[in-house]
Amino acid sequence: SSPTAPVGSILLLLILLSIIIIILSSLIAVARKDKGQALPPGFLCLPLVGETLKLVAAYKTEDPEPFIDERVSRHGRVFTTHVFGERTIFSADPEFNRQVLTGEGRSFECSYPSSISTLLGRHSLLLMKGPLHKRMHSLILCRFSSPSALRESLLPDIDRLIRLTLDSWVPDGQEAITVRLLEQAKKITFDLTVKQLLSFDPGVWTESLRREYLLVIEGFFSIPLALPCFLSSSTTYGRALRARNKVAEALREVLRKRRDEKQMRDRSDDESDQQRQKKRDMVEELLEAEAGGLSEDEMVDFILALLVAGYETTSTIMTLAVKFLTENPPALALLLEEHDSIRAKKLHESETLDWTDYKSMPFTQCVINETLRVANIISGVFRRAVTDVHFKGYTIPKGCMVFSSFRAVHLDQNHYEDARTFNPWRWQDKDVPLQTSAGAGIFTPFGGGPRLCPGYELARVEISVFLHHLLTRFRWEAAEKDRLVFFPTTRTLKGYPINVRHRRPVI
Ligand code: HEM
Repeated sequence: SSPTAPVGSILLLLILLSIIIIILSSLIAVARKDKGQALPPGFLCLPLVGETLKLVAAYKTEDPEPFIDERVSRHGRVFTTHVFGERTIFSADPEFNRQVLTGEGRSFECSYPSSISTLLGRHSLLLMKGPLHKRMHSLILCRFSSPSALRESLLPDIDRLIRLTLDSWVPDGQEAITVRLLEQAKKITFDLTVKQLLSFDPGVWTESLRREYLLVIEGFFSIPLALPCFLSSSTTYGRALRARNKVAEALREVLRKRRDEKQMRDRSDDESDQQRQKKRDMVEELLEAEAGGLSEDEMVDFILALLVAGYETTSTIMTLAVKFLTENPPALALLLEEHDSIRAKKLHESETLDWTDYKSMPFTQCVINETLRVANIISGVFRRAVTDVHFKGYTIPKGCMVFSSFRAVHLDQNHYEDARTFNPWRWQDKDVPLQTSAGAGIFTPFGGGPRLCPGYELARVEISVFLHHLLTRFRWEAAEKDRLVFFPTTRTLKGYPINVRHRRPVI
């Protein structure tokens, strides 16, 4: 045998020994740090990898629940694990989740991986803190989830833009076509958000902005390597950073142009200004806030993150609602009845939906709740403890990462009967606190506390209007088998391709 073989084995042994020593010393360090503080029970394992690989493997399947079920039955609903390079307290407990959400800013702070925070920008609402966060959060809440804003300015555009996309689906003379529903839903939600924020209708500009956005979003789940410029375009993160800069520049240009227009208007004392006040978009609101000290960088980050926040979330729920309905014919039939009766009251096909119509869709709300419950794209939120936090005899030390899992609570048999089955009827005759931080905290698809999703009602309206036009105009069936996965986000692998055909001729 070769004389280098024993040398190789000794080297390998030495490397293995060093790894074991590093791991042991880290474990001892962790144990020392925790001495005197009773952490929730759980798994203290390899500090580098921890349970990340197991978690990722579970969430890449259609049924990730056993990962959590096993740990909950072994350790209880609040347990310690080690994921994504850090010791993390995992909570499947509604009471603890509520404590985390409502303790924002006092005992907990939101925390995102550096790839996400760099790409969103440090002034985005998701990373803002303190009084500025409070002010900007209520600005969005007021613009996007108040009944008056939705009724008067948002709903008509939502109705029009959703029709515009659906109109392009089955061209004249063609019986049926195949569309990837997730892709179409994403186009719809992006166009809607651009309209709501910047007042632009869909066109070449919005489409090229969307292409850059896709690159930014891909970068969220990549490794943020700082490479030299000439190498950076070869990595997902580098491409995302470049796309982010392009989007920021495009938004900066819009802001400058609108600022100039505003100044001209202010000088000319235009009579129609009152009219314009009624139809103010987000840019106009921000330009007002600029006078109060908001910088251009803050405005750019703010708009950039808003475009991300409502895009993937709403389009995924639209797609999954259709998937679950397709797999549940009785629910589909009941929903169709609800929407046909709304359409029957209209004089012609092109008549838009109004607020009264939206308010007469009770079963639609059941379908949306149930879709959010069984497959929300936001399966939970990461937070960092900013003080020592006590819960049921345990101490979560300052600085420790916490993951409040909404999904684990939503799929817990103790809170919902037959919890793992899609059953929209379970919501009938239930007075669900829709913004959901209230109550027992067992239904929190939009989070809660100071960071409650400010687009929660806008999202519901968009999904309802989309379902209305899809159901009343088309018939469809799944074009191929598609699989749901939950990592890195909740989605179907193929974007849910469906064969669609007109239900009746459009008048
Ligand atoms: C079905 C659709 C949606 C779901 C499930 C959803 C869910 C959520 C959740 C769970 C949070 C809380 C995150 C946290 O606590 O860290 C959140 C925050 C947020 N959402 Fe939504 N969202 C949806 C649609 C929208 C829409 C349409 C908008 C557009 C305005 C929006 C804008 C935001 C913003 C700006 C935040 C950050 C709030 C803050 O940090 O103060 N979301 N969303």
